[in-house]
Amino acid sequence: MPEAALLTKNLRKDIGSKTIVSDINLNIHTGEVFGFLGPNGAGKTTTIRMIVGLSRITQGDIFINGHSVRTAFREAMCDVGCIVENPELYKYMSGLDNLRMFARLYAGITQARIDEVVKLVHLEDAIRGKVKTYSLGMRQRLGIAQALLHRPRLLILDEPTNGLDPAGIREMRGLFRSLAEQGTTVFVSSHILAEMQQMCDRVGIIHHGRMVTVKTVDELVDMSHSGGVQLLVRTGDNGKALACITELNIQAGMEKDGVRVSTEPARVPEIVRALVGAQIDVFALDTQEAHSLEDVFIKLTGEEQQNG
Ligand SMILES: Nc1ncnc2c1ncn2[C@@H]1O[C@H](COP(=O)(O)OP(=O)(O)OP(=O)(O)O)[C@@H](O)[C@H]1O
Repeated sequence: MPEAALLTKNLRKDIGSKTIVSDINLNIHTGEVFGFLGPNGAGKTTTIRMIVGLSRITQGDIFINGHSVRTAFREAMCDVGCIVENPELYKYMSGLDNLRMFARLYAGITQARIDEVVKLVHLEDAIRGKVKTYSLGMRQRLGIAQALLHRPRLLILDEPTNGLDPAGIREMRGLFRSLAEQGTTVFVSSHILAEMQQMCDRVGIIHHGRMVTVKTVDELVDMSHSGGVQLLVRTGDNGKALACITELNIQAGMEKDGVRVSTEPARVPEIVRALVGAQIDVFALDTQEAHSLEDVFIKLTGEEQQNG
């Protein structure tokens, strides 16, 4: 078994008499994009702050590439790049000058390395422009470039897609993929399931300060498929179609645009045959997933996810 890029063991944080997170056990594999998902207030930032040493650990430990954050903090941190909350950027300086200034914090970062990270985050065209002219997505990418300067093996990002439009999220996904392919492990938090599904290999769900589950994105998608499909059937005579479908003991209801049907995928041909047999013209059969990933999340946590 290769060494975990990030391992947390029974991690717990109390603030005053309040337990914010407890029993957090994570095992993040080298080279994967791991999503840390949970509604607002679930404890993601608290966990991340402990991982990067911004907050004291109440109980348990964290190992980064085998080094304990408690007993070997410097060794653990030298391989970590992170953005917690917003990236620290000087708006009135160019992206390049921001990187140059940040590079001085580390020994041995060359202009060639700066050029390399600029290329990695696709900011070549904008890097000489002032940061105040950058879009949110460009600022995030500059922040990531900054976090990558010292070639960390583990990149930790707290809600990097906050406020990004779909194009910005796609860019992030591409960036994480190429980093992971080059062996950088990416640990990224979000409260939006669909984003995690697009960007990650595995997702760990946290709720009320405790881990609910860790699953591959494929497993989550499979769960979302279990339980069947919903169809919207548009026909020449929707009233007749509804009667015909309910006769098959299939759950159906009338909608403005057609008949909504909930069933297992295996029964769809039977529905089509019955409608055709009853001489009802079928114009369209639109399939929708019966259970979205949001539903899976609700199933797993037993509570509605609070978005916002
Ligand atoms: N210093 C603090 N004192 C008391 N409670 C706190 C403190 N910091 C965080 N909390 C509480 O701990 C819980 C977890 O907060 P945290 O910021 O870790 O959640 P989160 O999952 O990152 O959510 P968000 O996406 O909103 O940042 C919240 O209920 C928050 O109010």
